[in-house]
Amino acid sequence: MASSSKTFTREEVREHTTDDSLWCIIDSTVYDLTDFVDAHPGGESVLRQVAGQDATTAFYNLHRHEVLSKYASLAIGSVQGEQAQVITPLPGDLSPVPYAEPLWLSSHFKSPYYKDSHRRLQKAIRHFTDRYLTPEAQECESTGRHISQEMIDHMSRLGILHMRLGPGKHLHGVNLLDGAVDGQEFDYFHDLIVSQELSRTMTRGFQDGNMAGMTIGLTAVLNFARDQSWKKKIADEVFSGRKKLCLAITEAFAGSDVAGLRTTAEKTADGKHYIVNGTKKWITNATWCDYFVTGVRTGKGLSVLLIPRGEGVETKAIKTSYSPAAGTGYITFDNVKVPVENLLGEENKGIHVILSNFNHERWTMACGSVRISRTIVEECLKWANQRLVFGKRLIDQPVIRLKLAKMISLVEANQSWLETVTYQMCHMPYKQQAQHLAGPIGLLKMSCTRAAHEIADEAVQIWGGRGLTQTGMGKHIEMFNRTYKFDAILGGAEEVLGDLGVRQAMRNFPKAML
Ligand code: HEM
Repeated sequence: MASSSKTFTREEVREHTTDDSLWCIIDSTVYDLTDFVDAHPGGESVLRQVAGQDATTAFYNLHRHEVLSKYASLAIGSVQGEQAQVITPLPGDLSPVPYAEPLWLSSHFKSPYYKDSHRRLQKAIRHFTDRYLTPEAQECESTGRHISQEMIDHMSRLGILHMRLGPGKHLHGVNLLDGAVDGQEFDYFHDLIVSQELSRTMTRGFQDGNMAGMTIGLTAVLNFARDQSWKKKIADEVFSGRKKLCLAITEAFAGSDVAGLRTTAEKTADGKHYIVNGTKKWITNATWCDYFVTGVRTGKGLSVLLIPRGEGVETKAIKTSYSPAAGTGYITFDNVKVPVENLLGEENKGIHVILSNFNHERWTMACGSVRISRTIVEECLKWANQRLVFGKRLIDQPVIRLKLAKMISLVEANQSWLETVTYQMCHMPYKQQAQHLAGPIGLLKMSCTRAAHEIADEAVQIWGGRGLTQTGMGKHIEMFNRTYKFDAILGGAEEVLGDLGVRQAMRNFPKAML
C-alpha cells in the first residue's frame, strides 16, 4: 500500500504519538494519521491508542482491506527491511483463497468443459467487471441510481449486451471483448462465464438493473418476431443501448401461475391494432424501459406483444428489499393502441413464447446465485481466518469449520451440477432443451437457491452484527442475506420449479415396479 518509497525504522515510528504527529504501521506500511484523526469514522480515541505502534491486527479486525486503497494518500512510506504481506488484488486477478474460484479456475484442478476461448473470455470479462462495472455497481446499489448510459454504451461496444442473450446468430460478426471469443464459437459455457463474472459485483439490485430486462425479454423478439426487418430494427436499437427493453409477464393476479394473467388485448374492428388494458407488477427495469415484451390475454389464449412506451403506458417504482437500481416497477396499460405487427409468435399461442424463454432465464439465475454464494464463502473464509475472538481466530473453533464445510459443499455441488446441465445445453438443439431440460433446470435453480438460504443463514451467524450492517466489513454478507430470496422467487418460485422437475420426470415414467 505504500505510495512513497521512503523507509522508516520502527523506532522512528514510535516517536510519533501526539496529535501534532500521529503515525502507525499497518502491514509494514507507515501511515501519518495526524490530519485524519478528526475524520476517522471509527473515532479519534482508537487511533490515539495505537499511535506509534503496529496496528495491523487491530486494523484487520475492524476494516476491509480496500479501506487502505481508498486512503492510500495517508501512507508515507514503509518499515525498513519489511515487505507488505497482505495481497492487494488487481483488476482481473483470480483469488488465491481456497474455494473462492470454481475448480476450473483453480490451479491443480482440471476440467473437461473449458477451452482456451473460455479462459480468454473469463480473463477479459473479469477485468472489465473489476475495473469498470463494480465501482459503478457499488455506487448505484447504495444510492439507487440506475445504470449510466455510458456503462450501457461501453458494454454495447464490447458485445457484452449481445452475449447476455446466450449463443445464437445475434453474435455472429459482433466484436466480443476485443476478440476474446468468436461469435460463432460462443456456447453456453461462455454464457455461464459471462453470467457468473458479472454477478461478482456483489450488488443484487444493480445486477438486475444491469439490463436483466433485456436478457430475459429480447430473446422473445429474436426468436418470435414475424418480420425480419422489424426484428432487426428492434434488436439494433436494444443492442446499441439506444432503447431499453424489459419482460412484462407477472401481475398482482398471477405470478408463477402464468395462465392466470388478466391483461387483455382486443383487436380493433379494422384488425390493425390491439387495444391493451391491464397491469403488470414486479417488472425488472420497468421504470426506465422503452419497450415492454408483454403477456396478454387474447380471446382464446395468451399472446405476447411488444408494447412501446407511449400514450396510456405508465410506470411507477415499487420499493423492494433490494436496490431501486433494479428499476422494479408497476405498469398500467390503459387503452394502449399496439400495431398487430408487434405480435410475437402466434396469436393465442403466447404461452409457448413465454415458456420457451424460461429455461435460459432460470439457468442464468442459477449461474448468478451459485457465484454470489461462492463469494460469500470466500468472505467467510477470510473473516474466520482473521477475526480474533475469545483469544483465538474464528477458524480455530470447530463449530465455525463445520459451518464452512457445509457452505463449501453446497457451492461445489451446485457448480458441478450447473456445469453438467450446461454441457447438455451445448449438445441439444433449443427444442430438445425445452423437452428434456426444463425439469432439470427447474431443480437446479431450486437447489441453488435452497443452498443460498442455508449459506446466508450460516454466514450471518459467522459474522454476527457485521453481517447485518450495510457498510463496513460484512457488507456483502448483509447484501446477500437481504437479497438471496430474489433468486428463490423471480423466474419461478422454488416450490413451483421443484414440482415442475418432478412432474417432468414422471411424464414418461416407465412401467417400473418395486
Ligand atoms: C490507515 C488507517 C485507518 C483508516 C484509513 C481507517 C478508516 C476507517 C473507515 C473508512 C471506517 C468506516 C468503516 C469501514 O468502511 O470499514 C473505519 C471504522 C473504524 N475504525 Fe478505522 N481506519 C484506520 C485505522 C484504524 C485503527 C488502527 C483502528 C483501531 C485501532 C481503527 C478503528 C476503527 C473502528 C473501531 C471503526 C468502527 C468499526 C465498525 O463500525 O465496525 N481504525 N475506519
